[in-house]
Amino acid sequence: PLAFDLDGTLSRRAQSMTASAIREILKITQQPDVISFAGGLPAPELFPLDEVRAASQRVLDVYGPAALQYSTTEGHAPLREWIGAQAGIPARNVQIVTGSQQGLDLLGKVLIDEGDVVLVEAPTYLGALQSFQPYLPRYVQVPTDDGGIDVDALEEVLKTTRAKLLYAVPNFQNPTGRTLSAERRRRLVELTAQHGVVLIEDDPYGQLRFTGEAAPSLYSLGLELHGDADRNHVIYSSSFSKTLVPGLRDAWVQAAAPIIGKLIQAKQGADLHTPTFNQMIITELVQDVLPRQIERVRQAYGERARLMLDRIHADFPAGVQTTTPEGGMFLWLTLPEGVDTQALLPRAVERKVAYVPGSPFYALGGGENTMRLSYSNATPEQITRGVRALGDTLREALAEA
Ligand SMILES: Cc1ncc(COP(=O)(O)O)c(CN[C@@H](CCCC(=O)O)C(=O)O)c1O
Repeated sequence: PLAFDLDGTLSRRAQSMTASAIREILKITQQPDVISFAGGLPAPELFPLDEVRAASQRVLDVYGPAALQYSTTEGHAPLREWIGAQAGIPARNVQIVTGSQQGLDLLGKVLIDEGDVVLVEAPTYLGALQSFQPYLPRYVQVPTDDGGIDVDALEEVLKTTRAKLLYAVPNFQNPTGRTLSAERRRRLVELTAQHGVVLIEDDPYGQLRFTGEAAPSLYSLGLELHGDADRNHVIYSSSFSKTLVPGLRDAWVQAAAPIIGKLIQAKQGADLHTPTFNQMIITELVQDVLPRQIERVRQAYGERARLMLDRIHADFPAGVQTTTPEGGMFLWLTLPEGVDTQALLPRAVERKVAYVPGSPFYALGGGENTMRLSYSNATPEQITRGVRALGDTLREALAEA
């Protein structure tokens, strides 16, 4: 039989793909005695387990077999209606997706042609880079500072670069924890509108503010600018993963009808529809469980963030800079030049603590001396112990640098 060169059969898209650093590290952190500051996992001990159990039973009682049958690609109508009502837009501008990660993949599929310029923050969510990569974009990094996207620098970039879309995480950004000011949001929406650049606002953490004042979403500013949902150049993506539970893989996209129409066709080819049963359970929870759950999570993450920052200031060697999040799950460390956080990870894991090295969050490389810490999936006791272990690891590395 002919020896079949399987590697040779891989498409150029497939050859462009790489593994997710977060997903790969999750395997390391499965070791029970490792304290993980790596994956942006919600605190499992806060999951509304009893409410999900009761909701699941109610769904089966009310819908019977229909809860386990194929359902529409658009998504469970009552859930789309509820999301639309929250956003002040028609349900037909809302598409349910199987995790906002699928939303990013489908948006890449319907918006990006090979060679299109995709503007991303430096650093940005590596999962977005992973979703967009197979559509073979040309990434251009938008300069950022401690206030997030530098809109003056963006204006300069847009004068010389013809871009297809800009991907932004304005609230409690992944990986830095930074939040874009109201003023910069207005400029960002206006600039992208002027230059015909689609603006993707990825906002899974927007509800998880634990200090400071909320700023309007880019999507709502786009609605004001354009007058209605079908002329909005801003696409909004969010999820129930961080406010309820991630394992049911329920999320949504808000966009103008032409884009929603193509997302539906792309989703038909991807998974037909988001699991019927999961959507119905989430729909049962959004009315009364969701508001209570958001409060619980905000409270817990605010405490854990403050504790982690206190312990960093107490136990870390000098020369380490950290961001100060107002919400969400992450903070971002910048270490002295010369420290390689990728090389350092095995030594941290030996001391039973894990983090995500920063360089995979840069579309065009760099950031070797940075790392992302998540405080959401560690108890206060683990945060205290893990930060001390990480401080010892860094001190050792700096003594050698
Ligand atoms: C900005 C942003 N956009 C989309 C997602 C994906 O969330 P979904 O659960 O798919 O709704 C995420 C979730 N990212 C987490 C979770 C990844 C979990 C994992 O890969 O296991 C992280 O950065 O660690 C995100 O931060």
